[in-house]
Amino acid sequence: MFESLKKKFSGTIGKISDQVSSEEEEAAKEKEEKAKAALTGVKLTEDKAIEKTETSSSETPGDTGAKKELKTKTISSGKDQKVKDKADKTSGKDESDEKSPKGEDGEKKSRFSFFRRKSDSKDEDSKKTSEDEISKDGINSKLKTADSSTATDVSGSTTDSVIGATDSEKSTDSEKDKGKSGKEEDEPSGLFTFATHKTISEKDVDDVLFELELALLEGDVAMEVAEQIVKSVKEDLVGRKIKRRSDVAKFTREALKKAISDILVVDGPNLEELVQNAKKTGEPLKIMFVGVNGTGKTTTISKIADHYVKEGYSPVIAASDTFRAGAIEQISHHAEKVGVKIIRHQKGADPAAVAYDAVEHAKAKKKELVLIDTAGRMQTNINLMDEMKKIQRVVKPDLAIFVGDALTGNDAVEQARKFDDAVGVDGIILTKADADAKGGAALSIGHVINKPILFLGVGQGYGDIMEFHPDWMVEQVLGD
Ligand SMILES: Nc1nc2c(ncn2[C@@H]2O[C@H](COP(=O)(O)OP(=O)(O)OP(=O)(O)O)[C@@H](O)[C@H]2O)c(=O)[nH]1
Repeated sequence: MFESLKKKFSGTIGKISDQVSSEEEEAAKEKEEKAKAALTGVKLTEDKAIEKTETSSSETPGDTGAKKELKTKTISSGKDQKVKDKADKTSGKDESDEKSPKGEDGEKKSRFSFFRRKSDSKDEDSKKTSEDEISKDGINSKLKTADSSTATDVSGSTTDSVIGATDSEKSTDSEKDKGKSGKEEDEPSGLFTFATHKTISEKDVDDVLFELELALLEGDVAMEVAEQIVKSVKEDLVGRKIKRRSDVAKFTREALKKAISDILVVDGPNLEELVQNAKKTGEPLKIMFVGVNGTGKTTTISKIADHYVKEGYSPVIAASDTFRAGAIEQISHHAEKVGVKIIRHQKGADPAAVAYDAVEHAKAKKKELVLIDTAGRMQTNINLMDEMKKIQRVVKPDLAIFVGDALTGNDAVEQARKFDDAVGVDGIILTKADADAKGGAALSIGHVINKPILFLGVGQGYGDIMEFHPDWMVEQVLGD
């Protein structure tokens, strides 16, 4: 029963879990890469620091002060890397420029690649001069940071891309980065991030819920019901904080359960109470069964009669389908089988008169329940719909129950709407649910006409009927 609906929902749960996880994995990967990049930055900083130490130790204060101030920047973090990239753009130098050798010593060259000059030719000269002097004087450079706008090299030219950060800032950045990367080294990536950070976003659910909506529509779920389920699930999930992967499935399942339960729970009459009350008052409960041809009305009335006989009541059946050939014989046969009284007239008689006689019989014999069969009719057949209204006027049934065939899906929902408009339906019995894989009608019908499903027909035997409980259906389609 409802296997297809169950599949759709479990597919949705799986897809949302996958979607959230894959997004998260990507984020974790990106984070990991950033962490690696930061680590590389830290390494460069350390190299630079070593160089700085070496430089300082070989520096002669007098030489340095007199000759030049080389503005340098140690790239120590992702943040600095961004600034560096920006600086590269500004200076018009590309990576290859940076990587090209600028001096005799390879290592020195690569380290000097962090120097920036405003004018390539002028700066190259300046740098050459600087480096020459450095080698001549045995001085590497005076590693000094300064604001780029005021920094000048030895020849007096202004450097425009010296990345402004003080030594203390550099070391702080570097410390931060070390701390950050150190932390990430300690943490398991991916799942840990998932465990601490993930909040479900619209992006995580939109596509999957759109797919679900289409699948529900294909499965004969009424449009308004499909829309409401999707809306409710989305509202429930988006913004939820997720601690672990399994939470996604759990929350999605809960969200679907809530959405479906809200759809299925519809206020309506309590048959059991009404019958008990009829017993107390001696005034029979009159139920009229309506629906189109062949949905299983006759069989269903027999099942209900059998059910209440077993509960200790004495129902009476009114054979008010005087229209269809063989209908009176058919219901008489069932009545005999389940052991209840039937009131019948000949074919073509007034259905309202048959119903009236059945009610009089029930009153006279103190029977609690009158079950009125009616001819199956298309909801579009005005004459037959009017005939049904006549029964209503004459016997004033307490309840009108719509009997619909679950296998007809959306048609059953539309029929219910029309019968509700015509006579005011109080409750629904869905037949052939045993053969219904789609579940569209079961999910939609009560919500669409705002009347509850009271029973499900689940086979051809008299005992094949069950009271309908929304919780049961929710379990059917979303149980583990
Ligand atoms: N599998 C299954 N078959 C059912 C169920 N209810 C009724 N049927 C079958 O559906 C067929 C039609 O049932 P009827 O009770 O004759 O239908 P009806 O609505 O009275 O037909 P009309 O008198 O033309 O209105 C019969 O073969 C029933 O056995 C059910 O819950 N499950």
